[in-house]
Amino acid sequence: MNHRFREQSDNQHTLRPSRTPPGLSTKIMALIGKVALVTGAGQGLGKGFSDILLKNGAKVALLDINENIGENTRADFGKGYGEDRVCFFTCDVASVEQLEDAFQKTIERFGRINIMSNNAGILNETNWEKMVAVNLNAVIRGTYLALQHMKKDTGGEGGVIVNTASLAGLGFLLTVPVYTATKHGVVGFTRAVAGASEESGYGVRINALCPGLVKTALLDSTSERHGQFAHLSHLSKEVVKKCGILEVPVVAEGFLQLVMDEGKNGAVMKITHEDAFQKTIERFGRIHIMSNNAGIMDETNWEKMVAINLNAVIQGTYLALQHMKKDTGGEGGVIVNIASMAGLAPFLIFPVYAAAKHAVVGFSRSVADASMMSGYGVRINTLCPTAVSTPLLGAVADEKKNGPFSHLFNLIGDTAKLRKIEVPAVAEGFLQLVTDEDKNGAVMVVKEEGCSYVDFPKEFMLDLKAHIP
Ligand SMILES: NC(=O)C1=CN([C@@H]2O[C@H](COP(=O)(O)OP(=O)(O)OC[C@H]3O[C@@H](n4cnc5c(N)ncnc54)[C@H](O)[C@@H]3O)[C@@H](O)[C@H]2O)C=CC1
Ligand SMILES: CCCCC/C=C\C=C\C(=O)C/C=C\C/C=C\CCCC(=O)O
Repeated sequence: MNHRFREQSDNQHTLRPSRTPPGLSTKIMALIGKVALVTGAGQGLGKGFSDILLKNGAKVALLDINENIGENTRADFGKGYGEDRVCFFTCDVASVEQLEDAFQKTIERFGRINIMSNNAGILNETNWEKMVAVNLNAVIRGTYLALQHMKKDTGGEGGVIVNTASLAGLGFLLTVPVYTATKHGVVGFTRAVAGASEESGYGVRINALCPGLVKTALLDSTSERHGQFAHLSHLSKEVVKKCGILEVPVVAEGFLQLVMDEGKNGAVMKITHEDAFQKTIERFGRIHIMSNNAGIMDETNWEKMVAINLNAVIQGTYLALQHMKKDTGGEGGVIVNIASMAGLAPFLIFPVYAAAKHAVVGFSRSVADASMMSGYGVRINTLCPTAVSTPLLGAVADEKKNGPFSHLFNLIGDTAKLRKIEVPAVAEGFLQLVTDEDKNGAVMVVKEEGCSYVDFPKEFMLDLKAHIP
């Protein structure tokens, strides 16, 4: 799946252009031992940002107005990363005293602050004054407090601030004009204060993150919080349909980039996954074939692996269907999802990899039948190769990517001993699944002996048609 991280470069509107040439990354910030403060960290994006910071060696102070979810998240992280690396403080970011107090407690606990994520945000067009207080005023206050603690001219160590804005900070959503205003405010403030920090020699970088819609609690029952333009919510739903919904780990990867890349100051990063489809259509006019092929093998970072190997395949399939299906003007087509032999058989050192690939097989077969019965004119097939000679296999011998069953690696001993096939053999199978118009819901295995179709036992079939009157 092509998730896109794009830096917004709009220098003609920048009053004080950054001295850092856009797109030029010079140094990477090491996170081991660094201290981060994340607001709205109990769930959703804040929890995802905290998780990726902890995974990369930082210590994190979690702030949230909701004591219950904040405490639960702290307990989870404490177990996973060590109790000494994480703490939680109840804090309403809209309260000056509570925010100042949380900074103080973080310093008392960890001795310093190097990374600040002003992330807490709400969606409430009815109580819009409160939304401005949380989404904009608290981001400004959090930035100024962080600058005070980090800036080098008064003895700080320097650092980085990432403000969570939104795609709605660059474009607009008709149902949520004040939310849109707060996020435009965050983008404008971040760009200006980043330039000011640089000119002042503070040694603090400040960036903004603009994700499209993300699967979090913020999107629950939005229509109740749309205020006076609730009657236009069908238009927002159109945007949602067109944009698709991002997963938290994908946005967290973009966040991490803004934290670590020392070349980024005043950067505004958009995260969307519609771009690749849109750009392909702009370039070629249409899409007939979609291959959901991107995948990783990392049992240690298994949430990310599930996000890429499964969730993104589902998202890619749904987006491709939207563009291809005949009932809404598409020309029909074919989707080939790349699973693995590990989607059909147990794979002992990589159980989560196997789970994601099994799920790809189940999803593709189900959606293939659904597409056929809906008259979409789109075939969906699955390709299950055995081990192929590509760099992905390096994970088998990489202890860091082996997860809790790395001790079983001795059973294989040496990846060189694995029987592998070559890429062109897999490509032949792929082409068959694309071109054979009779194949829909097919699952093809590619092994040393060649290509064959899986003949699933009839007793494992759900005869849905028998239940449809
Ligand atoms: N979910 C989405 O589609 C998108 C969200 N965003 C932004 O991402 C940020 C995080 O939102 P999500 O994780 O999606 O929402 P969420 O609702 O899942 O999490 C937000 C967290 O912030 C906490 N919070 C709310 N008010 C607070 C306050 N006054 N003080 C301290 N904590 C408070 C909540 O208790 C919650 O734990 C927000 O700024 C939001 O505007 C941006 C683009 C898309
Ligand atoms: C260029 C167009 C901008 C589109 C904005 C895209 C994403 C914004 C995401 C957010 O920040 C999330 C906030 C609000 C979503 C509001 C409404 C969604 C409507 C969902 C529904 O009513 O079902």
